[in-house]
Amino acid sequence: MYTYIEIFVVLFSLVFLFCYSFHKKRGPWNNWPLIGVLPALLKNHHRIHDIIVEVMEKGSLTFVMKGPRFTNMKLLITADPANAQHILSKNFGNYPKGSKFKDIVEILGDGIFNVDSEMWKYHRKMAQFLLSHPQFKQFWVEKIWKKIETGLIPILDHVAKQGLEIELQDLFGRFTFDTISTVVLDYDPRTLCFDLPNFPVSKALHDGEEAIFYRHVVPACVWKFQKWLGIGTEKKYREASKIVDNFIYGCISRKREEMRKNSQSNACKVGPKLGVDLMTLYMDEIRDSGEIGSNPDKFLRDTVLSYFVAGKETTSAALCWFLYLLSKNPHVLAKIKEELDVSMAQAKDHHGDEKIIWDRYDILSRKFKEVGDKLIYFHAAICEALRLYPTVPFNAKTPIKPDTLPSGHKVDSSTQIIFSMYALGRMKSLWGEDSYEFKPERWILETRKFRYVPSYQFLAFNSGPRTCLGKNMSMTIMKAAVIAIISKYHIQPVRGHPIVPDVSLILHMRHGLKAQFVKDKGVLVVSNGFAELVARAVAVPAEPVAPIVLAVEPVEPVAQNLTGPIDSKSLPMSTGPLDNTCPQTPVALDPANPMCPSLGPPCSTNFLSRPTADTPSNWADSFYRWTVLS
Ligand code: HEM
Repeated sequence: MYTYIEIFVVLFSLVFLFCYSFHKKRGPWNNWPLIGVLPALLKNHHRIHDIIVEVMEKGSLTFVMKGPRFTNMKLLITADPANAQHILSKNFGNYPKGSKFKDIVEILGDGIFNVDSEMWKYHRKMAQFLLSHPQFKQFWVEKIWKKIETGLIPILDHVAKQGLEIELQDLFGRFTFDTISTVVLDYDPRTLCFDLPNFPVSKALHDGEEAIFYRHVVPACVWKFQKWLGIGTEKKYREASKIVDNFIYGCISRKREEMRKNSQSNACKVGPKLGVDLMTLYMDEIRDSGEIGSNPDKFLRDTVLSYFVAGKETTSAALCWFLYLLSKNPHVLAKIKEELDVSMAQAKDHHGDEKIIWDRYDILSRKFKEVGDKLIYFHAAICEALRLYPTVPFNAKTPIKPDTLPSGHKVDSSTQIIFSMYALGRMKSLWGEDSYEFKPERWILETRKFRYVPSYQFLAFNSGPRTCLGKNMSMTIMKAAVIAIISKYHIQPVRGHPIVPDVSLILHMRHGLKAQFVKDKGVLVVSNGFAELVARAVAVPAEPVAPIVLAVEPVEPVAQNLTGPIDSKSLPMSTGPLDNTCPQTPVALDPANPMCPSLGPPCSTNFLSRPTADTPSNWADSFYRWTVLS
């Protein structure tokens, strides 16, 4: 906590100085910058991302703030796709990471994130080759599913059974940490288990991230002095580096030992059909390479650490935001489930596997490769979440030579250019008047194909030659985890728990995401007087003998309409005396009633309940959860 206060004080002192000497004739804060902006900033410091959005919506997609005269500093904040394309692609050579960046993220050594020129080209070529290596792909797909089955699901089952609240940001952090560690190092630290143990490396990575953010926002002389004194975040940074080093060098020597034993026993370490972790592939590849310097272990350490930093927090934060958005948008959740059901049915037909009734989770865990790519709406929903909550919210660049941006702004080596990916994803001028709404439909063409949006407009995975290399892997991790979760549970965020984006390198939720999980049998969405019962494809009895009793309770009001065409196969369904004033009252549904076909197998269709004379008027815009009681 102390660190955050420290960061904010420094950040806002800087902003104060910027505003103080802000040029009066430019930018959105022309008048009275000191009193006009500072009070608002101080009052809303926790909303810095949204403030940038607001400023840009009122002015233009780029604005400049000048530092005090003696500093010669210039900060250019932009969410202009033309600027992004120019800097990240067209004039890429003029915008390297540079030595200042390397100093700031020194914990990463000479990994792919830090280096430029020939060293970066070497890293990039190698990473592209190895990340798409078929044996590595086989390895990581299997490991992801294994972690879900043996780590995530048992914990969620337990939480659901006991009716406990759980903090999802922490849980997903553990999930991605174990997963990335396993696929990169072939070592599972098992932080995702029932007693949720503290793992020093996880904390060290978090401290490192915090210190890097701190170094980004204070003048170099300040953090360098702190480093010299060994205090504050710098002290934590130094300790974090040591912990991370011990961990990774330990994994490297373990792997070397394993490979040595394998070669002695003539065992083939990368068997023709076996999957293999990334570090083994790297070790194999760099054995005879002269391009990695004299210390191959240092090269390996910097390389694998970069994968941790690249993949762990980004993916877990994205998962968190996505599930949060789904819990707030049950109609989107319903459509994703429907799409899964269709893919499931197709996969079943394809295999003629009629005797077995798979549920979504079963079939997708076994046939993910076949159906994964067909899930266009699901993919669109994840992109939509990353548009609104890009987990890397900022990117900073400085030109080597003076340049003029497409927006007309002149920049030189004293200009710090900041892309706000957060603002870029929300600009009405780019995404339309409904830019703040979570609408996966905007990513889908009328032909039902995925709509192409240039990467310099959707910057979540960066753009140009330094585009993220882990997009495919992170998408698979997210899809697999989400399928497993939504197929089995209904997620209910804890009421009143504040959800605010944090101001840090990664767009975490400042207070995490507290939620409860209920074993999901279906979701009843009531909107504008129509109730949509989204039945899950569970193995229901073929001949139901007794009435099934549903407990219906309001989950949370949602203000939205059911959009899109109503499924022509939908049938009216009698819901019985649903009592909205006494929501806990169980509702009896009679399976013998032909109006209630959802109880026959396999119930994977959506059913509609049209309002009757008895329908309470306040049904509209409510969202009900139902669970099968008997
Ligand atoms: C939702 C998840 C992810 C997001 C939003 C994301 C986003 C990004 C962004 C914005 C960059 C550019 C960073 C910069 O230039 O400073 C980047 C680079 C990179 N990402 Fe990802 N990433 C994700 C997951 C992953 C995963 C799982 C991996 C692999 C394990 C990965 C590997 C990389 C690598 C190697 C680079 C460096 C590319 C280069 O500099 O040439 N990412 N990512």
